[in-house]
Amino acid sequence: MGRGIAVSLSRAGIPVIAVETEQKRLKAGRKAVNSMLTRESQKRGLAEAHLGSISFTLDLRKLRDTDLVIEAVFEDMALKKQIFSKLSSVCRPDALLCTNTSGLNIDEIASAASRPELVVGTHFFAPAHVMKLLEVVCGPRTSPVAVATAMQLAKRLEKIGVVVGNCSGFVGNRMMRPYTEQAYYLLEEGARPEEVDLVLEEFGFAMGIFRVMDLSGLDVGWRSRKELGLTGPKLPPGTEARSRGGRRYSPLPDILCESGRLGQKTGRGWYLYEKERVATPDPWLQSFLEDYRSRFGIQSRRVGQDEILERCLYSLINEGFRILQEGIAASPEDIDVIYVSGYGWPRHRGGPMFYAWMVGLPKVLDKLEHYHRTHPDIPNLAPSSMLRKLVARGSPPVHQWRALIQQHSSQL
Ligand SMILES: CCCCCCCCCCCCCC(=O)CC(=O)SCCNC(=O)CCNC(=O)[C@H](O)C(C)(C)COP(=O)(O)OP(=O)(O)OC[C@H]1O[C@@H](n2cnc3c(N)ncnc32)[C@H](O)[C@@H]1OP(=O)(O)O
Ligand SMILES: NC(=O)C1=CN([C@@H]2O[C@H](COP(=O)(O)OP(=O)(O)OC[C@H]3O[C@@H](n4cnc5c(N)ncnc54)[C@H](O)[C@@H]3O)[C@@H](O)[C@H]2O)C=CC1
Repeated sequence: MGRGIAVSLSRAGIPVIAVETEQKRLKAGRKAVNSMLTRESQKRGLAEAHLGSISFTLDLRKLRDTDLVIEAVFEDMALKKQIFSKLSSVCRPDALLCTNTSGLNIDEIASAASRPELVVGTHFFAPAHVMKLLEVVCGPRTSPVAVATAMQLAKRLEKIGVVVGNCSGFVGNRMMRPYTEQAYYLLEEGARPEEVDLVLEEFGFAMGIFRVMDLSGLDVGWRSRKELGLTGPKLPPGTEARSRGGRRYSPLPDILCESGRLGQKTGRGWYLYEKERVATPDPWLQSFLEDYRSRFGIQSRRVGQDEILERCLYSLINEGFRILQEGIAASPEDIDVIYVSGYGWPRHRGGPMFYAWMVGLPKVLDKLEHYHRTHPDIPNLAPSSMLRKLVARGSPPVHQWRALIQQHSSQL
């Protein structure tokens, strides 16, 4: 992510100091950034003089005079806190300290900084030099000045900034979690990654969910699940493979990561990448899934296209209603902007919350009830109380939901 972020800043004429830990990574980073910038100037006709300079270093102390730092190290809380503590001693006291976490607690990261009010989440989307969204994550101690500066940065980068509250995954990735989980369960039950992706791409997504995960890197979600104790060393010994706290769990992505399949970056993930970025179905994965199903006694079945679409989309939408209820997003329109500009959601379908209204909220409710009855061990499928409330009030149009939401407490 750091590379794409550096390119976005440079394109806006902002000088950048890129910091890495080892020479090899620094060299690879420099090469990747330079080739992105070359393509950029060819495509947009940008003269080099209009690009902000980028210098590369292994020395964090070079950041001492910067106005703003964007941290983009691995998704690991202990590491992020270590970096924020170091930044506090190196940087100017008024420097804005941003974190590009995918979903870690901003307030806990801020606790390691000497001025937590100047810590703000700036969540970019992959590929960071292309995707238009910037989620600006506001922790309980983040100051209005820090939020306003991050929003101003979004503008300067020609991105769309959306302010969101602090919870695991914020808005976008929190809704992605039930969506990706349904996709794993569909594989367990008999579907193939390319079948799921085809349905989502025919719906209009720029990329199906398995291609998106391969693009982002499967290790991001893996690190997050390890942080949450769902897998890895924090998992209590004797935990059932396919259950966590009585809820259904799929270890499929963990197994892929453990075997080094991290997506595009390792040449294999849910797909095989023999030619850079070209995803081809992998026969290995097909036989791995067959073995997996027989190991756990799962009867494979033909999963229909409607079921794939409904389980993936309605679980994502259902989480959107919970987010509104908790005041993590300011409005349904904000959620829609996040999905259209950050996750390749088809623009002509208006975003997930608008789409839910178009489909008909009673239908979404009915389908969620049906799937929850069929899968009672997946609590995410239980319809949210906000959805029930909207249906009970006659499914008002999206712009009227705000009035109902304001009765709840907002984090923003
Ligand atoms: C606590 C968190 C819990 C999370 C649980 C859920 C886990 C889910 C996993 C998510 C992990 C976390 C990631 C995250 O935080 C948030 C994300 O970033 S999710 C990813 C969001 N991104 C998308 O959904 C991308 C959707 N796709 C698109 O919008 C388009 O397909 C794309 C823009 C990629 C390509 O557009 P297209 O017109 O087809 O291509 P072009 O050929 O014109 O290319 C434009 C530009 O993009 C570069 N590019 C294209 N494909 C790729 C690729 N596969 N990988 C990298 N880059 C790609 C291409 O090179 C061009 O760049 P230039 O430099 O301009 O040449
Ligand atoms: N991959 C994605 O699609 C997205 C990732 N993010 C977030 O961005 C962050 C980085 O993720 P990725 O780019 O996928 O990881 P990555 O593994 O590609 O890159 C992480 C980089 O951080 C460097 N690093 C590690 N420790 C460091 C230190 N002490 N000082 C300087 N550099 C250090 C590593 O050398 C590596 O180059 C994570 O927090 C992730 O959640 C956010 C949005 C999207």
